Amino acid sequence: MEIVIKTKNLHKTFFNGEVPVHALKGVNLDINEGEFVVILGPSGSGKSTLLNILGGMDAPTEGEIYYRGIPLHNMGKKELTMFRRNAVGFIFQFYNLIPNLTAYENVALAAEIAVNPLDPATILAEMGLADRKNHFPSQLSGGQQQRVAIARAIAKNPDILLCDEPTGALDYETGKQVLDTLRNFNRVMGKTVLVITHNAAIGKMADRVIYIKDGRVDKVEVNANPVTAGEVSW
Ligand SMILES: Nc1ncnc2c1ncn2[C@@H]1O[C@H](COP(=O)(O)OP(=O)(O)OP(=O)(O)O)[C@@H](O)[C@H]1O
Repeated sequence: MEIVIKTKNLHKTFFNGEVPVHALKGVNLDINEGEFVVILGPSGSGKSTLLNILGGMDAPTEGEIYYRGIPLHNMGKKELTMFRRNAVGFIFQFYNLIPNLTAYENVALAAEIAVNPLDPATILAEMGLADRKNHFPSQLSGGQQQRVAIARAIAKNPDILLCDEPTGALDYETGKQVLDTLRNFNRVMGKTVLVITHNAAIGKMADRVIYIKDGRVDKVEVNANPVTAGEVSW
C-alpha cells in the first residue's frame, strides 16, 4: 500500500509576542492511500495545526513532510499552491463559501482550476442539492451549506480530502449525512480521507484512529471492522 503522506518529527511553534506556543512537538505519521483516518484529541492538542501542515496551508517549524515521496517542507510558495490546488480538498467546520456566488458557482470555481475535475452539477445532484444550485449561501441551511462545501472539495477530485470538524456545526441527522458522503468518497472513489474531530463516536468509522495529545501522537488504533455512518451514534 502506498504511503500518501508521511511526516517525520514534525514541530510547529507559534509566537504570541515573545511567548512560544509549541503546538506540535514531534509528530510522526504515515497515511496510506485509500484510508479513512480519524484524528481525535482534546481542544488545543494540535489537530488543526497538523491538518493545516498536511494540506500545505502552513509550514512546519522543524521536521519533514512528504506527499507521495515529494518533500513539502522544501517547497516554495508556488509549488505549495499547486499541491493544494491539485491534490487536496479541504472541508472546514464553517463552510467558507463565497457569499456572492451561488452554490453552483462556488463548486464550479473550484472545479475550474483543478486538473481533473468532476462535473459540478453532477456532484451537487449527488449531494441532494440539484434544486438548490442557484441559491446563494445565505439562502441555504447550515447542512446545505456544508454539503455545498463538500461538493466544492470533491469536485476538484482531490487525491486527499482533509476535514476539520466537518460535522461540528450540524445537527445530528445532517451530520450523519455528511459523514456518509465522506465515507462514499473514500470507499467508492478510493480516496484518502482524514477527519479531525472531538467526537470519539466518528472514530468507529475509521480504518485507523490517531489520538493526538499535547502536540504528539499519543496512540494509534486500527479498526478491524469500521462501521458505516448509519451505524454511528452519539
Ligand atoms: N496562529 C496561532 N498563533 C498562536 N498560537 C496558535 C495559533 N494557532 C494555534 N495556536 C495554538 O496552538 C495550539 C494548538 O492549536 P490547534 O488549533 O492546532 O488545536 P486543536 O487540537 O485543533 O484545538 P480545537 O479542537 O480546539 O480546534 C493551541 O495552544 C493554540 O492556542
